[in-house]
Amino acid sequence: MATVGIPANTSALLLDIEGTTTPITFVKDILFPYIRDHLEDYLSTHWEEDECKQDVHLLKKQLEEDLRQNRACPVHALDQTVHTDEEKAIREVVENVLWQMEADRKTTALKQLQGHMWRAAYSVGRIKGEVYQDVVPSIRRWRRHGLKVYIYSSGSVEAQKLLFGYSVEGDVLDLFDGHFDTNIGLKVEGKSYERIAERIGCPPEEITFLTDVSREAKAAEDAGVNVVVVVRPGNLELSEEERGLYTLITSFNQLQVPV
Ligand SMILES: CSCCC(=O)C(=O)COP(=O)(O)O
Ligand SMILES: [Mg+2]
Repeated sequence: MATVGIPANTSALLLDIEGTTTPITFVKDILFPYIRDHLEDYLSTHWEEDECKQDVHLLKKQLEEDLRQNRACPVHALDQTVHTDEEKAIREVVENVLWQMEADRKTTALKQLQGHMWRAAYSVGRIKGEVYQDVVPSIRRWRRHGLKVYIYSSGSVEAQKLLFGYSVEGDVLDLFDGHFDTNIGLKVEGKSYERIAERIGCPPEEITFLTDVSREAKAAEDAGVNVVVVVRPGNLELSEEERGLYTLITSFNQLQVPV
């Protein structure tokens, strides 16, 4: 296994989740189906609660934005004679959420609702957050060498904390110095990485970002952040050109701390 040096000026590592710390299959085959299977029930049960009202409000604002941008949102053709207003409103939210999930959108509105729904599943042990075997020991090693470690995922900060707080390795939230989600901006936009650097309190050049997605890698590089692309089983195949552009690893074990 070839080792790769973490750039010498790195003081903070920024980690993606899906495809980097965690198999894509965990998200696609466990987390997302849980939402699809429980969405309508969840909304019916929690509809009158403040948290759910805020989630629905955010989804509606996102829908308004999507309509302004002429995105192809679902068209509602419900028979109002057999539905109460509440049932109709819930059906519309369900349709919108399923449409967003089908398109694998990373809107804050969608991710916030998903995070709230997963909380129940994690807390009763129905779901455990998967992390690749090399992740926890490598992060502990990096931290022993004084590196800070942060998460940046499209999943909400709450969803991130659930995944690592109820993981297959137990509660490993102590591994991280902080969490970022789409509230700081999209992962495919350079500005997001500039904002993260500002929040962490170090220049972008001192951050090394680990991700599986080349569009995210490019955005981070545009902001001056170092990038290592993580190749895990089941990740989206990189093109020949992309493979040539970035430092690639298949395991965190390969990343050596600068001496
Ligand atoms: C934080 S767990 C949920 C994963 C998720 O919803 C997602 O969109 C993953 O995105 P990532 O930025 O981690 O690739
Ligand atoms: Mg990813």
